[in-house]
Amino acid sequence: MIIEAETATPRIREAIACARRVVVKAGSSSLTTPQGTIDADRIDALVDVLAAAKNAGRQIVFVSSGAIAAGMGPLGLTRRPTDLATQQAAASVGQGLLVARYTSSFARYGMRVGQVLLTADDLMRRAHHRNARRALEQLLAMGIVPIVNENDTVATDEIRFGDNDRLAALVAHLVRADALILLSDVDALYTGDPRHGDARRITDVHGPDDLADVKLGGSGRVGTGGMVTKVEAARIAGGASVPVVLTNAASAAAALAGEPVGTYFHPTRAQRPSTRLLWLAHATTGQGRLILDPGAVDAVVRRRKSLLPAGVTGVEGDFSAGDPVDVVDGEGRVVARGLVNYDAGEIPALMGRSTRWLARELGPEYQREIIHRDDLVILDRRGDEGAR
Ligand SMILES: Nc1ncnc2c1ncn2[C@@H]1O[C@H](COP(=O)(O)OP(=O)(O)O)[C@@H](O)[C@H]1O
Ligand SMILES: N[C@@H](CCC(=O)OP(=O)(O)O)C(=O)O
Repeated sequence: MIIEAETATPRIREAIACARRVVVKAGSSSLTTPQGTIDADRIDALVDVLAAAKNAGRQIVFVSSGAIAAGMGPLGLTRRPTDLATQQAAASVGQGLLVARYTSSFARYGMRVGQVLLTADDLMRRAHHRNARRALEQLLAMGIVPIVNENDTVATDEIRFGDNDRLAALVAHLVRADALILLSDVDALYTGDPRHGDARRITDVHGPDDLADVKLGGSGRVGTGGMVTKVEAARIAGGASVPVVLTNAASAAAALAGEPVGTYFHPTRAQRPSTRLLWLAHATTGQGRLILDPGAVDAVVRRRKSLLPAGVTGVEGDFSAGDPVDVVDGEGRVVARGLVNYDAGEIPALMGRSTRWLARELGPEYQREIIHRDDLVILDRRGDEGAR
């Protein structure tokens, strides 16, 4: 980690300056007023920057939060709703207003926008994310600026991103972006929440260990997730070899030019991981848990074997075949996540049995593994996808 020093010589960030395809994400606080209306001036200022980047030959995917915040004023709400139904209603009203505003703001430059609303499910299921990628690629090929948000009006509490930071990181991976710019109301990551006392700007982050002593606080009045979800997003993107800059909207042009503003999260991996495993690790939540004996943990985690019924000692949750489930050790630590081949109700009868015994007693269809190795992602202590 590098903390701002007055003597340091600032250098242009080549990877950002040369990035051709860039995902830019702006938080609610950068786009709306505290009264719960759209901040037209700030939107125009940001669109000025994005349009200039596009005119310079770059492709921009814009992930815009603010639907819920922009719906507050029109619905007479004085604070961000906390219940799902009112959030859905506010998002429904606010999203339409936001996109109308982007449409007219980009029209000043003769540019068109296309609304793309994604659910976590769209990013979780393989066929769906291929579909989302195709739509985004086609919009970019046609010179249209995709305006992406979570589809809050149909999102449920169980399966929802809630913040757009992780969504933006997954979209960056989805479209194979060269860079991700996260714009917030704070100009950088600091050693602690700058609203509370003395904190210093962090200019560079090289990996999760750099952040061990950083205090990540909660969000502002209209945002969600605070710094925690931004750092998480940077970790996901970095693990997918996408460099990230975190700064405020006023510094968007400088950030896109590669100037040393905000905080630069260096990619932690040179190559992109398989899309399937990245999604399994970061875009899914386990719908249940399988508890393993120590031999099975070793086979799955160290020897990268499929999970067989013989090593399973317990099952929790109500899931169906094909769902993502967490794989935990005897102490309850999540060591992997995978797509399970059986319904939860079938597993107790299989636990502890050899596949040969199961095939003989129950039929050949019971010879299959509980989770095939190709459908398993190993998670390390920090919840990172392990190297495979
Ligand atoms: N270590 C930190 N460094 C910078 N900002 C922090 C830190 N911890 C907490 N914050 C707070 O996080 C807020 C940004 O999060 P959030 O309100 O969710 O933004 P957005 O709406 O842009 O997504 C900032 O206003 C800042 O006060
Ligand atoms: N999808 C939601 C995003 C929620 C939110 O507040 O996100 P953010 O401001 O990025 O922390 C919306 O448009 O209101």
